[in-house]
Amino acid sequence: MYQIRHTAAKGLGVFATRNIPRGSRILSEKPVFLVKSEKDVYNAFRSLHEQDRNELMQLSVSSQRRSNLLGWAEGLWHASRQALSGGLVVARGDSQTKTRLPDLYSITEYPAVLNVFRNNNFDIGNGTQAIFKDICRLNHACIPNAQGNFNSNLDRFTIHALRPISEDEEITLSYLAEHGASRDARQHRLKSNYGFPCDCPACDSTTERGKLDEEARQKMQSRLHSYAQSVSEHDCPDQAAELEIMNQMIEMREEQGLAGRELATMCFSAAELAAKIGRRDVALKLANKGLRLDEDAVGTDNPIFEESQARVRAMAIV
Ligand SMILES: C[S@@+](CC[C@H](N)C(=O)[O-])C[C@H]1O[C@@H](n2cnc3c(N)ncnc32)[C@H](O)[C@@H]1O
Repeated sequence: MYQIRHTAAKGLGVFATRNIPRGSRILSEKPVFLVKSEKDVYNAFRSLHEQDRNELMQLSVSSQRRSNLLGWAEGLWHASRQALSGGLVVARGDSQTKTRLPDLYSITEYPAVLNVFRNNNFDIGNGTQAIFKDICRLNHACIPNAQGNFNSNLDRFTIHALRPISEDEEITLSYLAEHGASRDARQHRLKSNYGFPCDCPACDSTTERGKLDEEARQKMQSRLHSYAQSVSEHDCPDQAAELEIMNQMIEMREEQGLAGRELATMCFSAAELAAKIGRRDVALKLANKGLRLDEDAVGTDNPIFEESQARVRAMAIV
C-alpha cells in the first residue's frame, strides 16, 4: 500500500502505491524501542541488536537541533555518569583497583543517537516516546492526510488515512498536537521543536490555498477572542452562543480538510454541550460525526474508539 522514497526537498517520505480509501489502516508497526525519558535513550539504543542499531542510525537527523559543541558536552556528561555508576576509580597504584575511564566512543556516539532520537521520536501517550523504522519516514503536513495513534490492543502504532489518498500521493502526518494555530505559530513550533521550516502547502503563502487557509484561521481566532472577551464581561456564559462557536470551529476545520481525533474530540465536547441545553438533534449529529472521525483515525479495534462510544452513550441521546 505504501513505499518509502525520496521527496523533492524533505529527504525520504512515504508514498501511496495505490488509491487508499478514507479510514484505511496504511501501516501498523511495533516500536524499535520505547522510553519514558531522554536519559534512557542511549541505554535503550545500546541494548538493541547490531543490525537494529545500524538501521536506526540511518534515520534522518537535524543539523539545526544542537551545535556540535553542545552534543559533545552531553556525550561527555553521559560517559562520565556511566563511568561513575560503574565505579570509576582513577589508578592509585593499587593493583586491586579497577580503573574505568569514560568511553570515548560513547562520547561521540551519544549525541549522534540523541540527534536521531530527537528528530524521529513519536509521543505515543502516557509519557512514552517511541522510535519506528517505517513510521519515522512520514513527513509532516499542517493539513495531513493521515494520522498515527497507538493501539494498546495490538501493541502497535497505526497510521490511518483521514481522507481518500491517491496513488503516488505522499502520506503525511501532523507532528503538532494543535492543528488550528496560525502559520507563524506553527512554523515557530516546528522550527524550535523539530528543527525544520515547514514547506507544506498550507504554509505556502504564495498560493491561493495557503492564503485562504491562513485567512480562515485568523478569522476563527478573532471570533474566539471576541467570544472570550464577552464571557469575561458576563457572569453567566451563554451556552447557546458557545455551542454556535464550537460548531463554527468544527465546520471551519472540515472545510480546511482537517479530520482526525482532535476534531472528533471537539465534536464530542460540542455534543455534550448540545445535550445539556436540550438540543438532542444537534447532539446526535455531532456525536455521530465524532464517532465516524474516530473510527477513521483509529479503527474499531482500538480501545480509544470504545472509550468514545462510551462517552456518547453517557450523553443519553440515543
Ligand atoms: C521524522 S523525519 C521524516 C522523514 C525524513 N524526511 C527522512 O528522510 O527520514 C523528520 C524530518 O523530515 C523533514 N521534514 C518532515 N516534514 C517536513 C516538512 N513539512 N517540511 C520540511 N521538512 C520536513 C525534516 O528534515 C524533519 O527533521
